[in-house]
Amino acid sequence: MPKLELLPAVDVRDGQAVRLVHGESGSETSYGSPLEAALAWQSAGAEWLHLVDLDAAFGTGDNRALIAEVAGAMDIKVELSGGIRDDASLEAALATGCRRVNLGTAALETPEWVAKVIAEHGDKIAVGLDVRGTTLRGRGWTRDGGDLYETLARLDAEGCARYVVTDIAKDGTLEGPNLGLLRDVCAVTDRPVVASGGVSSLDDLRAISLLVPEGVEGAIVGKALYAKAFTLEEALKAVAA
Ligand SMILES: O=C(O)c1ccccc1N[C@@H]1O[C@H](COP(=O)(O)O)[C@@H](O)[C@H]1O
Repeated sequence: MPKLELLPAVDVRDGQAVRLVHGESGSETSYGSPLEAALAWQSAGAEWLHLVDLDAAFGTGDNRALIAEVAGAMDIKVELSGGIRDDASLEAALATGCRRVNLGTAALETPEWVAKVIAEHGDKIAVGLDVRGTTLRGRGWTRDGGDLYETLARLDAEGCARYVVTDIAKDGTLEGPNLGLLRDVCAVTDRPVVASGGVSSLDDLRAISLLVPEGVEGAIVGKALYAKAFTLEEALKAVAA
């Protein structure tokens, strides 16, 4: 059985690595230099980095140059998200050398464009399904964007390669992942799913690992690493077993 991939997160706001609670603007805790954080996860053995431009996601500017610097400094695979909503932002994101991009708002607001870039770029495109209950949220998770399962069916039909599923109610809370949501999503798609939101312990990661046969491919880990609930080395060991 393949092991669960771990994607430590570096979310960037106003030039700093931050964590939010429920993705709410203003709830930031700052953790300093994004480059230092990313290099630390790489040194600890990460194979992936989940790198987010939060200002671009919220529409409060962007950290494009810094994001490009961080992505360019990585020897590991980078998943890049936040504010990738048109040809120019997609081109800039792919030019960083990232392995894939994660589209959120665009999948809700400009579905024709998303279908086009899925057809053009294949598995370089993932879609972030950021949900409250079963309602998708876009524009920094501030606006409703339709039903999770209807959107998922449409994206599946368009050939979307992968989904990053975030339970907003869990994100940044250290309350544990929404395993039911992950199972429900895996039950209706054959595409790999990356779990996001709520991881608080090594047991949470072990519980997500048990969903690998159902289609969960990876887990994003943010707050738990920054809060030192466990180290990345411990996490990688926990999912290797
Ligand atoms: O990761 C967060 O904490 C987060 C909080 C609020 C908004 C977005 C957040 N993260 C990432 O941003 C993309 C969506 O960006 P966009 O809608 O495409 O501009 C989302 O998939 C998360 O990866």
